[in-house]
Amino acid sequence: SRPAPSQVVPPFRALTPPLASFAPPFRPLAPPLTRVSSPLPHSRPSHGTASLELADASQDGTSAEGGGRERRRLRTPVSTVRTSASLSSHPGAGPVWNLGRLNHVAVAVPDLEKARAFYKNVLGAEVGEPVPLPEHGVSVVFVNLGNTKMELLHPLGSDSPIAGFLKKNKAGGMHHVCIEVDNINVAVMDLKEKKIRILSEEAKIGAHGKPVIFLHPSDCGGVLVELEQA
Ligand SMILES: C[C@@H](C(=O)O)C(=O)SCCNC(=O)CCNC(=O)[C@H](O)C(C)(C)COP(=O)(O)OP(=O)(O)OC[C@H]1O[C@@H](n2cnc3c(N)ncnc32)[C@H](O)[C@@H]1OP(=O)(O)O
Repeated sequence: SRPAPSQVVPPFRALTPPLASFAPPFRPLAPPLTRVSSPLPHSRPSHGTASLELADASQDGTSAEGGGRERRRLRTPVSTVRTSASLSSHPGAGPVWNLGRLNHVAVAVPDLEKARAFYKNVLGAEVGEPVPLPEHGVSVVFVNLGNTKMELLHPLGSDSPIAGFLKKNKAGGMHHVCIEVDNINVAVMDLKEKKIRILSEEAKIGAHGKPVIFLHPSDCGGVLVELEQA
């Protein structure tokens, strides 16, 4: 007796590999949903701005790592899924940068030791030692939360940028959020073009030894935003 047709059909096997096999070899800092700038054209030399800005980024010694990552990323297969037709419909196409993880939430505190003791003894958190950062006009204590950190901030020196904040908020309060970016130089150029005020002439080395910039709270929905090179 012949088997029923359903029995002779071999088990279904997809002809095309799962989409994930086309994924680029690097691990992006965040899902592509957070893309904040138009994609680069597939053929970079024809796009003067992109080439120039990437060259700038790679020349900046403070973020050599970030510049390298950007160049690697541009060579990934991701760009092959964008047709030149779709790209040419983006007249403002420019270099790409991506937001990454929340690095920390910073809280300005009037008494650093008291705040440190609260997180350590009352909440049972893992807290670091106070670290003076004269370049930033603050002393900081990091509280490790596993998936992110809190940064306790206390003014240091006579012209601390958080002095005004603590004057208005005597008990202290949430001061800023710090989000990682994969290329801070490209982010700076892009945000300047978008008329977002950056609160320093150039990136400074932040609490983790990496370049950081701050964005004016009035341009960010009332939240002071720090971007840190991942
Ligand atoms: C070590 C490093 C790291 O983590 O790596 C750090 O954290 S350093 C952390 C400390 N460094 C920084 O914060 C650097 C960037 N910050 C700054 O440049 C400054 O703090 C400003 C954000 C420009 C604020 O300066 P200042 O208080 O003197 O100005 P201001 O009183 O005129 O404020 C201008 C407007 O911004 C608002 N404003 C001020 N500070 C704010 C804050 N933290 N969050 C949200 N809004 C804020 C004010 O209410 C005001 O709004 P209205 O106009 O509506 O009244």
